[in-house]
Amino acid sequence: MKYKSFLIKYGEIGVKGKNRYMFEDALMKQIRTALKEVEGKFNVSKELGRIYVDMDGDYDYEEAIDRLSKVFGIVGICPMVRIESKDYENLKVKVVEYVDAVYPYKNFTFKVDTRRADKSFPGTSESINAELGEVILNAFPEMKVNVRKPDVLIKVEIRTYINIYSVEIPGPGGMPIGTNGSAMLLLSGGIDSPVAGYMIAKRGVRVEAVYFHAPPYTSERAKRKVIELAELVSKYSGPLNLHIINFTDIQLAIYEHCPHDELTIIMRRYMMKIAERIAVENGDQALITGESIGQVASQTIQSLLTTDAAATLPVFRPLIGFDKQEIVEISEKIGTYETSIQPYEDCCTIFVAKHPVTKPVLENIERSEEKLEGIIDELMEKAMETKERILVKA
Ligand SMILES: Nc1ncnc2c1ncn2[C@@H]1O[C@H](COP(=O)(O)OP(=O)(O)OP(=O)(O)O)[C@@H](O)[C@H]1O
Repeated sequence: MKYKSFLIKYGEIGVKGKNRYMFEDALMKQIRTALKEVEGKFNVSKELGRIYVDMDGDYDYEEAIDRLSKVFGIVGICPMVRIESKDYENLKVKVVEYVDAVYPYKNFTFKVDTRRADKSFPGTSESINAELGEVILNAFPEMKVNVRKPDVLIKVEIRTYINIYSVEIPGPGGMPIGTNGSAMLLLSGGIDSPVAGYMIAKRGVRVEAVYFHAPPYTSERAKRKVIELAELVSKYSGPLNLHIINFTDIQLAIYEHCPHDELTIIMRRYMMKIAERIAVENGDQALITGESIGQVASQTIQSLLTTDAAATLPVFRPLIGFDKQEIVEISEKIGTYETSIQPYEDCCTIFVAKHPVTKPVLENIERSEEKLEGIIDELMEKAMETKERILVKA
């Protein structure tokens, strides 16, 4: 059966009271953006406590569901039939037609669950449940009622119009993008940072990303991989700006002037500083990284504190308490894993010491960085000038 409408269910948390309309409007905007990429004509509208998507003519069902199931804020997508007439006899006919069209095999148990929001409609919810149940049983005697644990719950909502639905396809949950500010993701080609970006975007934060490459030490294909990862994240976050910075000269300077066991941490601190500059230019309120405690030498608590000290914006690390396996599971779920494990070089892994410091002390690191005085400001300026911005969308 080709549905002409979807009922969109959204989470209740944080949407009570005065903020509700803002949440709903932001969600409708994200739904419209997501459906722009789908073949067909869609109309998104709302009614108290409900958002609908109506299709005008033919459309790509699979693609529409796939796009909607990635819109943060949606908890369920219910393909539904809408009846404009409030005639009770007509409703009985339509309910039977609905069951017949949606369920070719009838050997299952069911229950009708009516919500009578329009109190002018005759009867009570219970009496309508009983009558519609009977009509369905008469039409399809092989079906059985089970009020406690039905295989299928047939929902009938009597509002401005009547909605009939029984299937709920899960959405990703979270909050609509744009309801919680914006942040800058430090996106590498690894497994973790795309997952970190996804998790913060899920809270309604608009993300943009920055990638540091080091040509000729890192290749065009490594860069292509990061663009691909940004595209995959944008399936959820919506279109995002990816900034690409040439970091080679800064890395070479650090390599030449600073102790080699501190290379990674000093490099990371300069990445933070540049990421923060771009973030501030664009009005972002935080940075995001894919770090988790103890994963590698540069992610011990001391290292994370030393990295933090390079930035004044707060650094969000949504994976901080996650095991690698847990991160891998999310990356598989959101579809970034296969791309992340492609074996291309990252600038951090090229200039790496055999025995990096695991417990850096901020004063020592700052003292080492003094060796860059006189050259680093200019190198940072030059790096900023290499900035390439790509608008990425899936
Ligand atoms: N080349 C880069 N460009 C932008 N951000 C980077 C880059 N390299 C590292 N980062 C940021 O620093 C974090 C820590 O990097 P590191 O290489 O130590 O960790 P990782 O656990 O391998 O992370 P990932 O899997 O995201 O690469 C990354 O999660 C990312 O946010």
